[in-house]
Amino acid sequence: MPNPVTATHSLSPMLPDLSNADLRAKLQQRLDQKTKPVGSLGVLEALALQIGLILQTETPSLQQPQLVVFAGDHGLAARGVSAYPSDVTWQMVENFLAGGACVSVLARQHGLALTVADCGVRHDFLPPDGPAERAGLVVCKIAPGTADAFVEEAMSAAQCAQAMANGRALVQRLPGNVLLLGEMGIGNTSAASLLQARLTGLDIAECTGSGTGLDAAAVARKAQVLRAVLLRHEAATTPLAALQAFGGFEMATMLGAVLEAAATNRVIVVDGFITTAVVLVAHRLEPAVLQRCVFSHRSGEAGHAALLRHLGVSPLLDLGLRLGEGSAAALAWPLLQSACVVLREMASFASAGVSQKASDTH
Ligand SMILES: O=C(O)c1ccc[n+]([C@@H]2O[C@H](COP(=O)([O-])O)[C@@H](O)[C@H]2O)c1
Ligand SMILES: Cc1cc2nc[nH]c2cc1C
Repeated sequence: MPNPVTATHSLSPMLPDLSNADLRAKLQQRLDQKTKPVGSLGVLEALALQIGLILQTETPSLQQPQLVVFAGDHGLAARGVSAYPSDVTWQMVENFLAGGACVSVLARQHGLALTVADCGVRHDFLPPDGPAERAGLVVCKIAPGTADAFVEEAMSAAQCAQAMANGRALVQRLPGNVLLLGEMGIGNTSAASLLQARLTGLDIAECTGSGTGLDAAAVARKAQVLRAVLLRHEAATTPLAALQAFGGFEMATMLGAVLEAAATNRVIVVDGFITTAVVLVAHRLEPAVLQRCVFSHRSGEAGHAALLRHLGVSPLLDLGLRLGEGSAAALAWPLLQSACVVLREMASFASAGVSQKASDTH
């Protein structure tokens, strides 16, 4: 029987490389001709160039931005690896839907459409006696929480494949050309740390942090638990085997969404530690995914800085946030808009009649 995970995703990368030298040169020239000293908009210029390449135009415009919070529970959470109980996952989903969470208010502030995907929360958001659907909620639940990775694989190959397919289908239904990533899942910093350690070779102690707020002693115990989990799944060395062994349903669904967003030339705005761990898996499957990703921030979660370094990427913000749920992606959003507006609307030296740098006119 074919392995359902590998069967739904070709292991040979399919995504075209974005290094279109001609468009890159045109974008760079356009930026250099704007009425400003060359390079003076720093990182914003690099961002404008990247978005132009992703959207394949010299005048990029971001349309109908979609922030999706992928939610799921983790069996490993029963091992005391989080400062909060698993019930917080469903309670926060209700908070997202009610509009009171941080990501809800930031999405509202910035005009981002917010969708919560129940990928595997231990709660029924659509009970049989209630409404058949709820605004802002997509139910693509694989199971009520993953299995405990301390004793078995977090998910089966079939569950992992189904979650990835759900993520792809979800993005196919979304309008617009930008996907902003968010997640919610008590215990999911453990899953992200395990993926980081296994796929980068870093020691688990360097990948383990306080998550929702463990103290130093509890972080040390968390690292011990995670070390045992790594040993238990010593054979899980490929990206998808590692995801199956350690990941959450929200992470597998997000992986499918990221691959689909990349395949449909959308800009992907990455949030914090957990979303970056998913991008690490996506990058291993399709290296060119990375060119489509904008990294919103460096999370305060231990491990994130090393993970970003491993991927060779620089985030836009460094505000000491460690909330997740898409909060940093939402905060970075106006920078992406500004990068586009600079490319589209700023006058050039010629159009505004401003003199160029002396050396450029000789
Ligand atoms: O994204 C981050 O950088 C981040 C860092 C620390 C915590 N979180 C959030 O906190 C939850 C996971 O933390 P924990 O301690 O339960 O593993 C999950 O809901 C994440 O959204 C997120
Ligand atoms: C309250 C709370 C809110 C969150 N949002 C994302 N992860 C979270 C974890 C907790 C504990």
